[in-house]
Amino acid sequence: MTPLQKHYFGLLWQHKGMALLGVLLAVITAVAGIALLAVSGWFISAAALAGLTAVSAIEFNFLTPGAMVRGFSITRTLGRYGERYTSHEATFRVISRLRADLFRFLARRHWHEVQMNRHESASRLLQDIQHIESIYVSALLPAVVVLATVLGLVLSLALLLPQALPWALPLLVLAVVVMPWLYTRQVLQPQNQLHQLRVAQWQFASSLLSSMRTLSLHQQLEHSGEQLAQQASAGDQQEITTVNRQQFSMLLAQIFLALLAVVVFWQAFVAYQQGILAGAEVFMWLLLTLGCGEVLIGACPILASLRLGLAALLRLEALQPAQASPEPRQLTEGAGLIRLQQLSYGYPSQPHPVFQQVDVSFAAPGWYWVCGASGSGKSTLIALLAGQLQASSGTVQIRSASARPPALMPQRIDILRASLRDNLCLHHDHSDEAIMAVLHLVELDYWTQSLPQGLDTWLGDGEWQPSGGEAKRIGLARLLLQDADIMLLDEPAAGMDTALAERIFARLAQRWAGKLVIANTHDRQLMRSGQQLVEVGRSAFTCKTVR
Ligand SMILES: Nc1ncnc2c1ncn2[C@@H]1O[C@H](COP(=O)(O)OP(=O)(O)OP(=O)(O)O)[C@@H](O)[C@H]1O
Repeated sequence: MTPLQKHYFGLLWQHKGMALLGVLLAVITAVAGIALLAVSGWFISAAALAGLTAVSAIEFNFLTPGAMVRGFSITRTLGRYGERYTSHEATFRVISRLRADLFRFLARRHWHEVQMNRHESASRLLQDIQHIESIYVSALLPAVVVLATVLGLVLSLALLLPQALPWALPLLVLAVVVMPWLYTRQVLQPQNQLHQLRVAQWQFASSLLSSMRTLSLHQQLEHSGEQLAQQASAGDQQEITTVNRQQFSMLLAQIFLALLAVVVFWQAFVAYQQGILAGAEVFMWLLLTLGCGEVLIGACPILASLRLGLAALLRLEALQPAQASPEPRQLTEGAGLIRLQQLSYGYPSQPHPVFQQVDVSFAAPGWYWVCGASGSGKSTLIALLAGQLQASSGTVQIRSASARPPALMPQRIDILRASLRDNLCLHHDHSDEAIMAVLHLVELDYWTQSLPQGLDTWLGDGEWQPSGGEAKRIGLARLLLQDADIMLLDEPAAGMDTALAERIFARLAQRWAGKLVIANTHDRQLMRSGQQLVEVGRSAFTCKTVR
């Protein structure tokens, strides 16, 4: 057993009281349900036989079997409620601990954000956690019930109707071992392919949605739509095939269980003819076997749940261990400073690293303009400093007076479908005066006043849509309101005309004079004398003062 599997079963063991009570009640419920059917079968046929003559009808004891039927049905109902309560309670206790432990476990693993953000990893992770959570309630608990039912049926046959055993045993093996194994293969094997197919389809659909305008400009929208439809129907086809195969295994299991009932009924009838069994007992055996069949048909999904849960635990275990990644980002209190030591970073999908063992320091107060050729790694650097990416090796040491993380203005400003006020006050509420003051600084005050409801105007898709340059200035206003000690800006002036950008950055230079500001740009006109210019390179950065 792997450590994570041990951990899961250890957790279950810690809650063994509730878990075992749930199992016990589930077994009692199943046994009472089967016994209820068997006794009712016997009772109805015995009463019918007794009713054939008036004398035997008067002599027939209705009370004892009637009481037994009532007793079993009460036990079954109480058992079912009790079992639901206890097994849900046990599941809840195990799951709440398990979730916390799993996320702690994952936090210690080496997770590239890129990997985390990929839909495939995230959706697989959630699916795995769900599979792990259902191990107890959908696999272990019903498995014990199935096992108890098989044992009970085999023992009853061995003791009371041994001649049926050679016929019943192979059918039981087929229905409870072979078919669940086949069913599980149909669930597990195509599950991976289907998952990948659906993920690819989802990624294609979302890329189609985000690039709809471009595709329609190039008259490619219809073609891409057809591709998506083809992908979707391939996925549907695969899903239908998988479900059909699963249903076929279930159908076969059901046929074997029906055959089991027929065989037991037939052998009971032979025993009746030999004078071993009374007539009504023949029907008791038929209903008893049918009742067992109802429980045993669950063996197929039970084995599938167990294997899915165990496979999910193995998959989580297989995630890269934490030692591959040293603690890359440290945040402390003190005079503003960012220091990169021996920092390396490469995107998992790229053959060459963007940075290799880079050492550089940025100290407050100071403005650092990060420059370099397109693709040299300026945005990657900002993402590493902001903690959006984690270094492959080396450290990022961050010190700020308030020990607060740096504030980031990303390259693409997302406009929320909310009021302008809510779009600006993402971190704290601010007075209208404070908001208007920062809007004045970024020259959006007149624009705001021209909006139909001023600060209460709704922005975003289908509402008032700011232009590219206005969105950038909304991003700057957000940063001004956030007022952190360290500011990180990725292409903050892109989309603004040069004169406007120069005016705004002259004001910002005064406003943020005491802070540490690191900004990417291609526009050297924004730089003011005394500020620093950092040229990024793969293994070394050069830093000089702007004159
Ligand atoms: N998510 C990603 N996955 C793989 N490679 C990436 C990813 N993001 C960026 N890259 C690659 O990393 C390198 C650095 O990219 P980055 O965006 O940091 O450059 P940049 O200097 O900001 O470029 P630009 O000035 O054009 O904005 C480029 O070669 C780019 O293709």
